[in-house]
This record gives sequence, C-alpha cells and structure tokens, in this order.
Amino acid sequence: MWELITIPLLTGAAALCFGKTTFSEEHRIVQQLFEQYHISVKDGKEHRYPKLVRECKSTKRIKLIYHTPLALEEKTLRTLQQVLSVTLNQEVNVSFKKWLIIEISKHKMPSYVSYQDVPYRKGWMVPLGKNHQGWQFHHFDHTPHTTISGTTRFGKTVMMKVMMTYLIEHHPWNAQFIIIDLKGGLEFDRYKNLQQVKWVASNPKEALYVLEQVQKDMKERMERFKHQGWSNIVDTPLSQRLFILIDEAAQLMPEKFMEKEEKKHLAHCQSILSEIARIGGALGVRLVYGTQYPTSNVLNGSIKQNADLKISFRLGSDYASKVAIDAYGAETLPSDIKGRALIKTHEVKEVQVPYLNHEEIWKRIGGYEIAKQTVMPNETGEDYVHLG
Ligand SMILES: Nc1ncnc2c1ncn2[C@@H]1O[C@H](COP(=O)(O)OP(=O)(O)OP(=O)(O)O)[C@@H](O)[C@H]1O
Repeated sequence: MWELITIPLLTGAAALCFGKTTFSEEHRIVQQLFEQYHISVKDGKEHRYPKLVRECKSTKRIKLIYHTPLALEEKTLRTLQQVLSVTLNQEVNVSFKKWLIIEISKHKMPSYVSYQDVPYRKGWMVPLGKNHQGWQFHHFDHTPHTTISGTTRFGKTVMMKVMMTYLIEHHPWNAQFIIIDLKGGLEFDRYKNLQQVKWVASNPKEALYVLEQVQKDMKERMERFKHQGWSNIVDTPLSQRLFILIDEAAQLMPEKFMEKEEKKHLAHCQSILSEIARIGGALGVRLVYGTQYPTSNVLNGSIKQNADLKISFRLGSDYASKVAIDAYGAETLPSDIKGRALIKTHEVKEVQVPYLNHEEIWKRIGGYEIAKQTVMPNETGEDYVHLG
C-alpha cells in the first residue's frame, strides 16, 4: 500500500484518455508490479490500481501515463523504477507530477564510457556522463558549487580528475585549482607541478592555511567588485576561475576525540568553506566537495544549500542518498558498475561517468607541468601565490 501525501485534482483527465483496447507488453508488466508491490488503494473490498490513460510509443522509448487516485511517495517511485529497470533490462524513469509517468527507453544504459568520446563544449562546462539522452554536462558559471558523494571505490576521485582534465584542456590559461587532498596526498601529488594548480594541501593544517588565503583574496576581490559596481563574475571581463577540489571533506570535520586546538582548526576550515559556498560563487570561486560520508555534519547547511548540483555514486542506504542528493536512489545504483552516478539539479538523472586513466590524463595535460618550488607556508603567508 502506498503512503498518502496529497490527493491531486484530476481535472482534465478525459482530455488525455485514449480509447485503447490493446495494451503493450510493458503495460502488462507494470500492472503486475502494481499488484505485486500493492500499489493500490483499498475501496471497500476492491483494490484500485493506477489506470493507464495514455501510451506513447516511438522508436526510442515508450511513455506510459497513469491516472492514480492518490499521489505516490518518492520511495515507492524509486522502488518501481528499480524493479522495472531490472525486469525489462532497460533504462526506466518513473516520476509523479499529477500523473504517474513511466518512461522506458529502448536504449540500454552504457556500463562504460570513455573520456576520449566526450564532445567539446564551449564555456565553463564539464562532462558529467552519458545516458540514453546523450552526454550530460555541467556549467560551472551557472551553478558554481557541487557536492560529490559515494561509497569508497565507485568513482569520486576519477570524476574530479575528469573535471580537472577537461577544464585544463579547454581553459589552460584561465582555470586555476586548489586541491585539498586529505587522503594522504597520494591521489593528487603530481598535480602540484601543473601551472594551473596553486596549491595541493594534504593535511588539515595546510588546508586551513590555503583556505585563509582564499578568504583574504575574496575580501580583496569583493572590494574590487564594489568599486567597479559588479555583482557577479560572469558579467565582468574577468576570465579566470578558481576551483577548490576537496577529496574527502569528512577529514575537515571536528570530532569529539580530537585535541581542542585541532577542533578549533577544523571549525575554522568549516566556517571559511561555508563563506566560500555563500559568497565565493559570485566572485569566481567554484567548490567541488567530495565525501564518502554524506551526513548532515559533513554536508552542512550552507554547503548543501549552495551546491545546486549534487552528484552521488552508490551509497549504503536510502537515508545517505537523501542527505547526499535530497532524493532516494543512490542506494539502488548497480553494485557491479563503477562510475555509475545520479546527478541532481532540478531533477535526478542517471549517468555513466567517463573514465580516464592516469596515462591518458598526463598525455593530455602533462605539457603544463612546470618546475615549481615546494614552499611551506610561513607565518605571514607571503609564499602564497595570489588568486588571479
Ligand atoms: N567512470 C568510471 N568508469 C569506469 N571505472 C571507473 C570509473 N570511475 C572509477 N572507476 C574504477 O573504480 C576505481 C575507484 O575509483 P575512485 O578512485 O574514483 O573511487 P573513489 O570513490 O574516489 O574511492 P575512495 O573514496 O576510496 O577514494 C578506479 O580505480 C577505476 O578502476
């Protein structure tokens, strides 16, 4: 039995109805699932199931539209989507907007896509992945901040490297990066030699130092914006953007067992990150905030509210999925396919993220490696290279 939310007014239903007498095999399977999963309302002794009012078929997909006496809860929709995808072995999308809409794509979701096949896009775009609708891109000037969640080994770091490689390939003189790699600094160590990379912080102390520099520079930039009468970098002649990639944001969370000083340190990092999330976007700073542990602490209010793109690879529970992307579904992503993700903006889409290995990355961007002196921050921060 589904849970009740609202009773939609089904005015105009007649206008959508077709006098169909023969139904597709897909509709027959959907009906069986309604019965099997008790997607019905009891009316006396009778069970009332969603009723098919329209069926549209094309060479690419089948769209089934049902009239339901009551709205369906998101969890019910996700279950239906998952079971139908497995039963039909096709890509299925289930949504509810006054009508229950089931779209079945005739194309299968790719289980692997290569970075080499990613098409070119102009502007501050990065590829997120491919599905039956084609390549899905993200525009960092439209939506400056993003979160990436996912259980270990499903593709968060690869996705960050895909973003970085694409940005460097397409904006070699204007993309700048600060990498906060708190997984021992191993993943991004070589990146510190790239001319576009200002800093690779590999521990919380370095992270705080570099975030303080960003905060200082944001203040200066704010004054300049006020002076020029600018409100957003996208409307200015400034062509550089600063990307702050954080690989394992949970490492920046203060914990009970920590020393007082360490807790203070991390709380300061958190407050700067919140400030960047709130005001950095307009000033040209873009946050990519990755974590294995999407809890309400790690994805705190201002990070989540200001990250209008939320990405999630497979997660362990529906609760974690809800925290990560404000929707269920990441818990039902296939456990045997790496790089499969849900991307959430105003709607949720499933994609296969392009894969890019180490050799390919350095073949593409290795030419930007320069000999840099590794300097440890001093007290005054004078060794820091300022933002453009
Ligand atoms: N898009 C992809 N397509 C195919 N395989 C992938 C993809 N992304 C990741 N993989 C495979 O999964 C492995 C783990 O990926 P990655 O290092 O990105 O995981 P992670 O989520 O960052 O893990 P952790 O949180 O433990 O660091 C990669 O080494 C690669 O073999």
